[in-house]
Amino acid sequence: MTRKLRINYYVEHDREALARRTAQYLVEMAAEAVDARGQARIAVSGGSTPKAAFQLLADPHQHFRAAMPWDRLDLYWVDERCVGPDDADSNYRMTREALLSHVPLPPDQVHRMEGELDPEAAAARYESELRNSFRLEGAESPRFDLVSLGMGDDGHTASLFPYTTAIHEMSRLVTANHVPQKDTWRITLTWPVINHASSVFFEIAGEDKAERVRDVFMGPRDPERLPSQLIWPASGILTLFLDKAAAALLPATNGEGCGVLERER
Ligand SMILES: O=C(O)[C@H](O)[C@@H](O)[C@H](O)[C@H](O)COP(=O)(O)O
Repeated sequence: MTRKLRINYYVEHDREALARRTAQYLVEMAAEAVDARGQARIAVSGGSTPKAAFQLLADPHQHFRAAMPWDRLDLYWVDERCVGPDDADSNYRMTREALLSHVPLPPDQVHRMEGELDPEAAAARYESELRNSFRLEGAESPRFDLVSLGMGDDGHTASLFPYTTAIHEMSRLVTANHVPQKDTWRITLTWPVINHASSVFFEIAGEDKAERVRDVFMGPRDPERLPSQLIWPASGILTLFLDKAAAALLPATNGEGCGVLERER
């Protein structure tokens, strides 16, 4: 991990603008990866925040859909709930309904986490999927071109929840995680895999998260309590896209604009 981390944050005045900014970034980073390497491998999060950006990507009346290099995109998930693909809680289902059912992304380029399996089996299967699709050898880690993250109001990201075992998993690529706070099991990429990505960004919406955003990105390090602090990309750069969730960040941006935070380990 680099000693210094530069956090570039961009504040949008509402959720629609935040979704547009996120959709634009997904398209730009995918196109950049395809230009550079002929392929874009992106891992997306679930929850509710990403849905609006996915819908913009799928909207034939928007420019995003035509600009995305679907034929060269491989889509992965950062995490999944341990439910089936048609379950209302499934991140895959949310993505299928908001995006996949409306765009020409070839099915064999959609790498779903099999939440319907036993948690350990699902984690092992996804680890194999990563090893095969990235053609990894030995102890190699997959390098995603882009990882998109959200953050819960408890400071979790992916399915790395406070005081859970997945926080300490550093050797596996994918792990099952029991989340007592929600009395559920999750499958998640481990934080070293996320940090190995070429680019990592958070999309965080809602003024109710503003204090937690400040705690995570400006407060003292306490990754057990604030697992989003585990995200420290090897590139030394982290991007945040926020709406009013930025309200407690300094330097203040007066509701729009951008700022920079420097963190040191
Ligand atoms: O499976 C999930 O729920 C996500 O991957 C999770 O990490 C999400 O990003 C945060 O919980 C924020 O969720 P919201 O976007 O719903 O606030």
